[in-house]
Amino acid sequence: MPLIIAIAGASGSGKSLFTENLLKEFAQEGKSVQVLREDHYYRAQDHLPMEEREKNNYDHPRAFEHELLLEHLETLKRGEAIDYPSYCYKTHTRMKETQRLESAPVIIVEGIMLLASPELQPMYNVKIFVDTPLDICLLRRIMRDIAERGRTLESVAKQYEETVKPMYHQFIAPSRFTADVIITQGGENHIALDVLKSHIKQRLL
Ligand SMILES: Nc1ncnc2c1ncn2[C@@H]1O[C@H](COP(=O)(O)OP(=O)(O)O)[C@@H](O)[C@H]1O
Ligand SMILES: O=c1ccn([C@@H]2O[C@H](COP(=O)(O)O)[C@@H](O)[C@H]2O)c(=O)[nH]1
Repeated sequence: MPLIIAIAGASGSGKSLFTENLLKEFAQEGKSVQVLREDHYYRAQDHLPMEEREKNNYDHPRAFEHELLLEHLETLKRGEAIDYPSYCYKTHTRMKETQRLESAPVIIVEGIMLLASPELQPMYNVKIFVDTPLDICLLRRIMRDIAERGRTLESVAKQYEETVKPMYHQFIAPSRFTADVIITQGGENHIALDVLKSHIKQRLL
């Protein structure tokens, strides 16, 4: 049965980079791994005007269609394929295209609310929390959101004050206590990558 690894942490903590690096480690050994991003499960908002979408709280567990994510994890665990959704941060809604994604011996799922949602917890075999100081996360987020997500400095700052920071303290920070492993130094922690790789290899034997 596939092993499901959840990687959670604040926005900008280094989850995606850590996931990419873990993926590279497995690719070098010819191991098949699939990655799911919780962000792809943000709810569709085609029915809302743009001003409404811009005001939404994207840092609350309700913003995600966790029911669909749970169904997809169960399907992958049975060894079956899913139709993986996609999401656009610039228009704040789901895209029409889905991607057929086959199951694999290792499934990595990465996102901010993964450990804060009790209904998803039983699906995970390994729970990881990337723990990075919030000031560093904010600096990274400012740079990334302006460069890649069509945002202005003012909009990033406003959203951070109104939702990102308070929701972090309400949902994400407490969820770190449910983790099996807490990773410091973000996506480039090579010792953590090595330890995790050995653990996963052992469990796959
Ligand atoms: N340890 C690190 N050192 C330097 N830059 C990092 C580190 N971890 C992540 N980054 C960079 O910070 C930004 C946000 O990281 P990312 O992995 O996308 O965060 P998340 O997925 O948690 O939102 C990216 O540009 C990434 O390359
Ligand atoms: O339409 C959207 C959807 C999400 N966000 C923000 O994205 C982050 C989560 O993504 P990371 O890759 O983990 O940073 C979350 O904090 C949301 O605020 C958005 O701004 N707009």
